[in-house]
Amino acid sequence: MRVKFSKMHGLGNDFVMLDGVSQRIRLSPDKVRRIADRRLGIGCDQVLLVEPPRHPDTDFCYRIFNADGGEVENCGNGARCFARFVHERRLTGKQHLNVEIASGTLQLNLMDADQVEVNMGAPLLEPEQIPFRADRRAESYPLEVNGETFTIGAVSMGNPHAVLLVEDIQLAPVRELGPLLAVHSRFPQGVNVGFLQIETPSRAHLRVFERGVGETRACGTGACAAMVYAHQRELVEDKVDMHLPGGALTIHWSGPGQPVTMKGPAITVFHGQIIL
Ligand SMILES: N[C@H](CCC[C@H](N)C(=O)O)C(=O)O
Repeated sequence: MRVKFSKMHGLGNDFVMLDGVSQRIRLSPDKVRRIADRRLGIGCDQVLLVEPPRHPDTDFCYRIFNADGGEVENCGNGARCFARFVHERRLTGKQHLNVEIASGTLQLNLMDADQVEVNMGAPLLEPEQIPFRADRRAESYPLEVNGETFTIGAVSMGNPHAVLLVEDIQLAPVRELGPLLAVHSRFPQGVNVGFLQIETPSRAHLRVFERGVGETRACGTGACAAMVYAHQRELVEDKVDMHLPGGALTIHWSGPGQPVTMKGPAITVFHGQIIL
């Protein structure tokens, strides 16, 4: 079966976008892995699927699959590309979109040029919501890895995130610690691992070892989760420029119960067809 796709990225976090509105698409973990394979397929961090809305008050359904084939709850960089994609494919003419994801809904606002703003909803901080095994909710948690204890934040943006503060982002132990933490037993559904350096209360640097992928050039939900953790520790203001290896996102959050908003680019690289 030939399926049309668009190859897109948000700050180098790259995606294969599939239009499941105009085409009938059935994905399996094996098909996702093949699409994402950078030698046998197209190659991407995530495969993103646009589907018709399931509820009258939403415009589309947005499904996210990591390169390892697993379906997950949210993808921030992908949400910005989603907004651009549905416009380019003329699936909608609306500037403001209400999109259903596994963990709720996102509000997407297609702005000028290549900028898209996303209301990512309120972060979830109770351990059982993340999910994270802890006796009670805390600002940060001790976590033992191979006999060494680290201090982490634990935040859900619909998907789980662990955040560690580092002095120098260039020296962050992403490759050594990322894979160990991503499958830590206290995160029963796995976790995305962010390494965060605060430069000033409005400027920070972040690298993310993503669940189901590995280190990516950017992680939208990771940027939101890191900002929430730093804000709770009163290390940053309500607006932060979060610098990732692929570029910067602007994140706003004013405190518990409030939504996190994220603004950044969404780029289309090429269109094609794949045989599924
Ligand atoms: N790896 C993530 C999904 C993609 C998140 C990231 N690409 C973003 O932009 O938010 C997870 O397993 O929860």
